[in-house]
Amino acid sequence: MTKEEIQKQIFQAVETVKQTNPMVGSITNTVTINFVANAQLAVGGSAAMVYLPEEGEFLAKASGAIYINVGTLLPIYEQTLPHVAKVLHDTGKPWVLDPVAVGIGSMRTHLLRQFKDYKPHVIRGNASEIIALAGLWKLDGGAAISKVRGVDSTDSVIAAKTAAVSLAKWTGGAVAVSGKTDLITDGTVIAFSYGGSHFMPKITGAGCSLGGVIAVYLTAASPFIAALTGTAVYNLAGTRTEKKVDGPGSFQIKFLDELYKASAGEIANNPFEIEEV
Ligand SMILES: Nc1ncnc2c1ncn2[C@@H]1O[C@H](COP(=O)(O)OP(=O)(O)O)[C@@H](O)[C@H]1O
Ligand SMILES: Cc1ncsc1CCOP(=O)(O)O
Ligand SMILES: [Mg+2]
Repeated sequence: MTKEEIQKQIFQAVETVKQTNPMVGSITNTVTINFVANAQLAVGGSAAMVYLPEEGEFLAKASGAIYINVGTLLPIYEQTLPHVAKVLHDTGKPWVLDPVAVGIGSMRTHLLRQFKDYKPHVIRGNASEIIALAGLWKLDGGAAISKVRGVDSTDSVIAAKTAAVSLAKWTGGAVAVSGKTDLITDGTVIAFSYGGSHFMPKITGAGCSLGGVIAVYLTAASPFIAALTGTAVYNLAGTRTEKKVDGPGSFQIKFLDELYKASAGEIANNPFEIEEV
């Protein structure tokens, strides 16, 4: 695919979402659940959050795509997450996995290990999470010992390149590694997406909401295009917001405004580079 073809598909994904208001269900952490829903609404999606197995199954069937984020686990998730992931896999419904804080606790490890066979269409995380998940799934580029610091990364995005490529090859989908420069791959090509703001790691939920927004675009595009489109709108909105605020509090609010205002043409033109794997 040429750069122009990719830009055309990004444009189309953004336009389709703005016109169709696709419903996307989420099972996500209690810290940032409200910000995830607001970001999904700002780009043109419709948000619905649940905790229970039966409700997750309902949303998996009724939504265009699903977002699963393991940030704050509750006992019920031991039933909900494998059940919903199986429904998604069996029905071929696209979904995004955010392996937040992989490495903390046996339940998180057990659940994330199970997801290997359910092959999420997009895996989104910071560099340390991507390296740790590849390690958990025993794929190239993974590390046996997680360097995730709570929910934060201690690795550079480029250090996660091999892990991202091997995860994408395993799932047949795409992987988005976030950081100062974001890396998105489908296992055959790698895109580097530029922009964002130094305030983004200073607010909670930038990564989680990016995952939720990628799920919105996944209703209208391939995993690679959806991951690149979500990342591009985040980088564009982040850059624009930084110019208008003087701290993380106002950044969080104004960032939603910039997500809302970004047009399909502006998102497709946000700077990115492509290289072959
Ligand atoms: N130093 C930075 N400069 C610019 N943008 C950043 C920076 N760090 C993270 N971002 C952006 O913040 C968003 C969330 O990424 P990140 O903070 O890595 O996720 P997480 O919250 O899961 O750790 C992404 O859109 C990413 O591009
Ligand atoms: C702080 C925190 N603790 C558990 S989940 C969570 C939110 C993490 O959000 P993000 O990865 O988007 O910064
Ligand atoms: Mg995160």
